[in-house]
Amino acid sequence: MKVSIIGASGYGGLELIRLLTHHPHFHLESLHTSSMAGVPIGAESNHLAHLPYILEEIDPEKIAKTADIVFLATPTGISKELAPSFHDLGVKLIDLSGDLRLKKTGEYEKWYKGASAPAKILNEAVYGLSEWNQKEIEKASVIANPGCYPTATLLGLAPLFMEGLAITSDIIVDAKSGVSGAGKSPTAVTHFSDMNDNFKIYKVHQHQHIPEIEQQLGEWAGEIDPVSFNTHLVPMTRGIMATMYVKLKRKTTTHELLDLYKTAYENQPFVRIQPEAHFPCTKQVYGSNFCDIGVAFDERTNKATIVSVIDNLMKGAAGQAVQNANILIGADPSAGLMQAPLYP
Ligand SMILES: NC(=O)C1=CN([C@@H]2O[C@H](COP(=O)(O)OP(=O)(O)OC[C@H]3O[C@@H](n4cnc5c(N)ncnc54)[C@H](OP(=O)(O)O)[C@@H]3O)[C@@H](O)[C@H]2O)C=CC1
Ligand SMILES: CC(=O)N[C@@H](CCC(=O)OP(=O)(O)O)C(=O)O
Repeated sequence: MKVSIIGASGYGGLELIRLLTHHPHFHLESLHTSSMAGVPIGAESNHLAHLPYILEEIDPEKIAKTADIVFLATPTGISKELAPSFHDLGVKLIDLSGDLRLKKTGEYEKWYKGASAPAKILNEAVYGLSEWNQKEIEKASVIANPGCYPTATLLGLAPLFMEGLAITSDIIVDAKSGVSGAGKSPTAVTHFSDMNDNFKIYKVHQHQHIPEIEQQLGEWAGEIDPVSFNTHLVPMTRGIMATMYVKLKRKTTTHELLDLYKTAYENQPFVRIQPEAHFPCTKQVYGSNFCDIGVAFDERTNKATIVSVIDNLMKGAAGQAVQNANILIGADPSAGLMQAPLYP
């Protein structure tokens, strides 16, 4: 299978290159840019100096002649413009942006402050939460890859929802991310001297991942109340930790909850449930496609505390995108993705 990457010079695109240049089923056919056509990828990104690729312009007709699958690692707002032409040319699409994820009328406009993608492509798009939507992904022609925070959050909450154990009001998600989650372009917020030795809350009550999380929880539970979700920037390069607090319908034990989580993910190679009284940290998934989850029942509040960690660029973006591409072609979802995390 031949694949191409649009937005190859960005953080998500670079991670896709890392995964796809030695993948057992995909041949990386071409890399595309809106601003640097003709530049070798190794000149733009020195860590890829061993690769022969030259960045090429974005010409959907030309790309469609050689690529079976196109990854859009492009900013929100750009993917919705590019997706329809590739789709019309019969290319399968995996979009890393938020453009194709929100289905309910008016939600995209409200949270992303722009016009949503055309209904035709939006209706085609399947939400690519690999572990929970595999059957739909297998048949998809367009995959809306989940956001980084929603991936950590939804994988952490799913077993409680599937079991019908969660009370669907007053859910709290307290999330933190490394700075690479903000992409390659430096800003006043991500500037080293402002970020180093610092810890920041941002987009309070306004994060664009709130409707994405509520949409999926709503699909699992029917109706849910609005979720309290806030995000923080941590002075580290990669990693997301989502700490979640959920009131339960009945008393339980940590042991019982862990059994529920282990059963829910027993056939999923990338979700690793921690032993009792162990909680994951971001470094244990660094550079990998794993999502590690720790769970405890708080007898005093009748709430479950769930801690879910991922690498934002891997399971939160490129890793899950390749997992979805594997599912799309009927391959083992873990093909080319079982590297151990980088440690220390
Ligand atoms: N970083 C993360 O952890 C995550 C990111 N995402 C999403 O993935 C997508 C990519 O993110 P990320 O790689 O971090 O972002 P970056 O900003 O690092 O890279 C985006 C790339 O898109 C290209 N681009 C910019 N403008 C245009 C345009 N008009 N047309 C085509 N290409 C353009 C740029 O490359 P060039 O100038 O060469 O065209 C740029 O390098 C985004 O939608 C983001 O929201 C999702 C989950 C996690
Ligand atoms: C640290 C940081 O800034 N992270 C970004 C995540 C961006 C992202 O994943 O965007 P979409 O999923 O909407 O495409 C943010 O919070 O907006």
